[in-house]
Amino acid sequence: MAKGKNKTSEERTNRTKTSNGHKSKQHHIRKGRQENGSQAQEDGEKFPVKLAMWDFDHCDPKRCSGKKLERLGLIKNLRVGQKFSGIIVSPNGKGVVCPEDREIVENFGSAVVECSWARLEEVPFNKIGGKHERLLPYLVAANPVNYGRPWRLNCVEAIAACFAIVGHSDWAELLLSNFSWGLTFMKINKELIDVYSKCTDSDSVQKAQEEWLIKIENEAKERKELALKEDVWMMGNVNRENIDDEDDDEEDDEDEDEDEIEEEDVEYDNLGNIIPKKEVKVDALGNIIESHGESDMLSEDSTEEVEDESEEELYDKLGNLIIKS
Ligand SMILES: C[S@@+](CC[C@H](N)C(=O)[O-])C[C@H]1O[C@@H](n2cnc3c(N)ncnc32)[C@H](O)[C@@H]1O
Repeated sequence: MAKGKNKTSEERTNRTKTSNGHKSKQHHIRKGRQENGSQAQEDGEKFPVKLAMWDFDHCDPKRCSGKKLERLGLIKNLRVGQKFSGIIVSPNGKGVVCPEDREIVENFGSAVVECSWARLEEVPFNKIGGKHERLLPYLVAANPVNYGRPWRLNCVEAIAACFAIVGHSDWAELLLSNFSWGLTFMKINKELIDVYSKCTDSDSVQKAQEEWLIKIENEAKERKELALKEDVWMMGNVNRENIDDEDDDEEDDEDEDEDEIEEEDVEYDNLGNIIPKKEVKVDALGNIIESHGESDMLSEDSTEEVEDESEEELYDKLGNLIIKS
């Protein structure tokens, strides 16, 4: 089948151009098939306020949240050179989005710059934007590409964050509900969004952000200290085990010593008294050269015994042993 023949006339006429002037990559994906069942289509209504983007076509269309909003017919593409009157959530912003921006958002909507974080220097920021360019305060991404990373939100998260801060969490949720992970963004940032939405101007949001950052830094420190203590506690047990081991070793040694005494150095007399064995040294030929026998090692009591024994042996004048009868 020839290229494009399988497209409906509606699909063909729906082609849009990106800010680069190229045809949007989204047209490689058939419209309708992907978005069936999305809330916007089911409701059959446009978004309560205007949404717009400058799309530099840097991103993979399958992962790009801006492109998806475009496929859903929720966001309008802007050309380079075209300005926007609402709140522009942009890396080029000066102040941060704040509750005082509410009126501008309600009257003129919100826009983003659909580009790659890695290619920001390629974006002609001087030729896009408008009077109300804003940064976002600290918030954490929930999208699959940058999940858990602060500040690096994707386009739909950025617009939703803007809505939520100005007090339109309803719009934020409505927009995010088109993405499977979308409402997670609101959940993980709920506490912070509540804080920001109670502020007034840009400075007060920035101050709230600083306080939050200090708070989470302190909490992280506490967690670290606690983890360290737990580790020490665990190691304490390990040390205890070592000490026990050492004790055991000592006990083992003692056991060995006892064994040595029992098996090697000690003999027992008839009454069960310990008699250390004779220590015998031999020369290279195996001749006995030194003997620390009972006389050296035995107690005084034992020596007396030996003396007693020698008293019993009697010799005549010629030195012959006299055998007792
Ligand atoms: C760099 S693009 C990345 C888009 C991504 N490819 C997607 O799928 O949506 C995200 C845009 O969201 C807005 N944005 C996100 N986080 C922001 C922040 N912390 N401050 C200002 N603008 C932000 C900006 O317009 C930014 O250009």
